[in-house]
Amino acid sequence: MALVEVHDVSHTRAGTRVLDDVTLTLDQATTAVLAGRSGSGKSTLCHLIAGVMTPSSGRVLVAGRPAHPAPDWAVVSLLPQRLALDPTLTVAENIELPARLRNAVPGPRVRERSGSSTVADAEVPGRSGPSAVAELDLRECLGLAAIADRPARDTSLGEQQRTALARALILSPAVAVLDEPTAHQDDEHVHLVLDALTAATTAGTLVLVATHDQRVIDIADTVIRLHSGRLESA
Ligand SMILES: Nc1ncnc2c1ncn2[C@@H]1O[C@H](COP(=O)(O)OP(=O)(O)OP(=O)(O)O)[C@@H](O)[C@H]1O
Repeated sequence: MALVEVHDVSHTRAGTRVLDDVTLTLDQATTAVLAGRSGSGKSTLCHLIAGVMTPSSGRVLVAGRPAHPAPDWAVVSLLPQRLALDPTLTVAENIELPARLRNAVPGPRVRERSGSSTVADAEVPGRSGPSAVAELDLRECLGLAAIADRPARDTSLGEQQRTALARALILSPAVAVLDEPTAHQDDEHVHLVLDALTAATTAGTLVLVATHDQRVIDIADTVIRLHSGRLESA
């Protein structure tokens, strides 16, 4: 089963066509990068795949179902560029939010998913149970353990971005759509983010990253390039 299918998608914003006849398929749990200049349409395509917007024309499917309305974050999660944390909740509470919303809160230490489990044999949409990145505590992996009990509003922008990344990965989704996940990170923390992306892919998530960051492009299995809303190559 294809994890992400974008069929003949065009999208117009404020009278301007920002995506033009985009078609792509991603059918494995790999790290895929959506690259392109500022304004090329990366975030728009991320939002369409994460199901928070609908295209002006064409179809977007995730795990074989329409992407919109946005399904459970165990199917497709989103790290938006503007993060969208709840500033009043702690870092830990923000990370746990997707699990709380589906009444299944994993403990702070997560269990490894059974080795052969993939999206093809899991319940789709909605993977079975609140699994997470194999044997990783996302708080520790992303350098958030020491600030887990602090309100998100009292943390740095880089910490907030890593919190939003952990929130996107906590349910070990079939597809994680990550918009510029290294934008606010220094070199040391970029490596933590790259390790988390690799671990998520290894654990069975298709990680789709919109980025300009060559360090992310360097670890990608697939690079999709957008130029003025059109696909250059897949
Ligand atoms: N809310 C909006 N209303 C109208 N036009 C928008 C809106 N958001 C984005 N656009 C336009 O859509 C086009 C694509 O924007 P998008 O944010 O998808 O690009 P991007 O490749 O993600 O850019 P960046 O790398 O700077 O984040 C741009 O021309 C932008 O000006």
